[in-house]
Amino acid sequence: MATVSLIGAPTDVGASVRGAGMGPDALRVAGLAAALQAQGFDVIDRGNLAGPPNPWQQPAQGVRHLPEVVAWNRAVFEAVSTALAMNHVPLLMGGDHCLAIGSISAVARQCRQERKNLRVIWLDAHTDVNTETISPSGNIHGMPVACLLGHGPADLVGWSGERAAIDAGSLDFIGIRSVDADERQAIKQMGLQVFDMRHIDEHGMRNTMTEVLQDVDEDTHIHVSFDLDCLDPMEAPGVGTGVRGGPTYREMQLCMEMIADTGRLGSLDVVEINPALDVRNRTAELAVEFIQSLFGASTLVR
Ligand SMILES: NC(=[NH2+])NCCC[C@H](N)C(=O)O
Ligand SMILES: [Mn+2]
Ligand SMILES: [Mn+2]
Repeated sequence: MATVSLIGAPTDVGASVRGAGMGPDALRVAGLAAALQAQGFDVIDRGNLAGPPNPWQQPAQGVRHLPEVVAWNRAVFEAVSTALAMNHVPLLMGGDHCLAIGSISAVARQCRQERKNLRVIWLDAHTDVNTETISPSGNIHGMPVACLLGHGPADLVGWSGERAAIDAGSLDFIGIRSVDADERQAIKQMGLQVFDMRHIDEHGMRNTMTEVLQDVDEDTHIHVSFDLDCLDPMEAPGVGTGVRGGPTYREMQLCMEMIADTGRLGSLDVVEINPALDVRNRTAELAVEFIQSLFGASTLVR
């Protein structure tokens, strides 16, 4: 059985609402390590990374807290690289979604070294493909995908060793229902594969995931970037930028189970849990259940 490395990144510097910095402890309190251990995994909790405080400033040149976002992502990049080098499965506990820049850049670099095909599955209400020139908010948690594709503030691009850590063809979005006006253009221009909520309504989660996973083979490394606001806020109220109309509990769980069936999950981000907005830690507990499914828990097979 694999070893899972839990990496806490307690920050909300990329977000519009404060509180996601408490996410790692909410996941610990919800029993994440014990849940994975019960499934037979070795779990190492690396504790929380260190980084600058949130200065809570207005955007400058289209971005908010750029130096702080760079510093946190540098720590994440190092920690994820270290875990991968030891052949562990890194599980990044955010923190807000800006942290995917460091996490996925590290994964992309490792995959290139090992000649693996990286597939990124982005579970989110949002596409997070804004840049400093088009973002309506300046919040960097709305920009990680753009940065990973090679667009965005220079300080946040090129971390994997190539300008673009990933290409459009290796990225699938699931659960999308909130896209800003200029983001829509970007999606078109870059040719991104977006399975929005309408697609899931019309085709169902099963067909959607069959399509997403069709070309996964033994050389594929799947990275899941799980923003808890992907879920309907009725299920997951503890998020800063919730949007109604998301997948149900069962739809989300089927998505996780189908990814697990490939046996190719190699790394994971769990981000945007905001305990300050949650109800009795429900969102973190929900996250733990989905993580268990993603790591292979199922009703009838042990
Ligand atoms: N990771 C997230 N929750 N992102 C929300 C982004 C919201 C909005 N599109 C923005 O760029 O400001
Ligand atoms: Mn989101
Ligand atoms: Mn997101």
